[in-house]
Amino acid sequence: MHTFDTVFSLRQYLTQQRAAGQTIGFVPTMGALHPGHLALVERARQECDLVVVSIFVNPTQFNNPEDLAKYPRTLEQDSAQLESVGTDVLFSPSVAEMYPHPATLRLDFGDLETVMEGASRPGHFNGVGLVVSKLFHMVQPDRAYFGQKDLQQVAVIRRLVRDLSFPIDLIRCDTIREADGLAMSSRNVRLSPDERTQAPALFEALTLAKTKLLAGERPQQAQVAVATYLAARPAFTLDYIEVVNADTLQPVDELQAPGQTALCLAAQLGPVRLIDNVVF
Ligand SMILES: Nc1ncnc2c1ncn2[C@@H]1O[C@H](COP(=O)(O)OP(=O)(O)OP(=O)(O)O)[C@@H](O)[C@H]1O
Ligand SMILES: CC(C)(CO)[C@@H](O)C(=O)[O-]
Ligand code: BAL
Repeated sequence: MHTFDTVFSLRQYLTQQRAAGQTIGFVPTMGALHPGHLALVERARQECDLVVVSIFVNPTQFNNPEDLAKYPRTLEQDSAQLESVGTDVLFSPSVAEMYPHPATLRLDFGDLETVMEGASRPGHFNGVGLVVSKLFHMVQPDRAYFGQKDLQQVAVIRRLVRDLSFPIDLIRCDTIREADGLAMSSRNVRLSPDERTQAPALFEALTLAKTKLLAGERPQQAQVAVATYLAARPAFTLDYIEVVNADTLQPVDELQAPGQTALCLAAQLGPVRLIDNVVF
């Protein structure tokens, strides 16, 4: 595996590979890797000649300074894991390398950022859009891989690709879960043992609400069911539970076509804000 920490060295290497006809698959991450990330890498490995992974904890997408300061950083272990699944290139730049000048560009994702994560984390998707645009310019991949766990992020990147005409195929990959249903997330390591025991209630609540919707109940009833389920577990503070169209992320008041309804939630559990969703 080649590891680069400067844009110049990354570009130099990838230019040669592209000239030799290699297709490039790209997996952007913030590190602290787990099997959810590795599933994205493995999918890219199957579909592309060269697999590039970036690890960069992007300050411009954090609206909470403590969340940024406490974000887990485990570069050495990450590097070993990436090597073990056949990654070709690891790009792990410093903040100064990525942002030699403070970025002033503002991106507007319209409707997509007035709901859910966009509403709860002001400026978050501007930061994501900015760093992903920069990474796309640096890597120039043929395909880029994102996890369904961050469903709204997938929709934002899809719009970025469309509006800025990036010639990149976006691939949305399924959410990888722990055996008890908890969606894998780098932030899970910050849960106490007791919080970790309670954490699967999020997926349980989503599964319950999905069953209700499929049985003909209204979205509002499904939302109440999730709120009630979590209210019985005082460790959680529910931020939102929304029933939305899986592509537009806008709230809906009825079940959509198969594969087009998404139930999305965010909740605080101890020091960690967790998100999860199901699409059906
Ligand atoms: N459990 C998962 N299953 C599938 N993809 C995932 C999973 N967790 C993260 N990803 C995807 O991996 C990519 C990098 O995500 P990121 O580095 O932010 O990890 P994370 O575990 O989501 O961390 P956190 O939620 O703490 O920010 C994103 O496309 C994200 O959607
Ligand atoms: C896409 C991303 C790497 C941009 O910093 C981040 O938002 C993430 O890890 O999902
Ligand atoms: N996984 C999305 C990145 C973030 O939470 O900032």
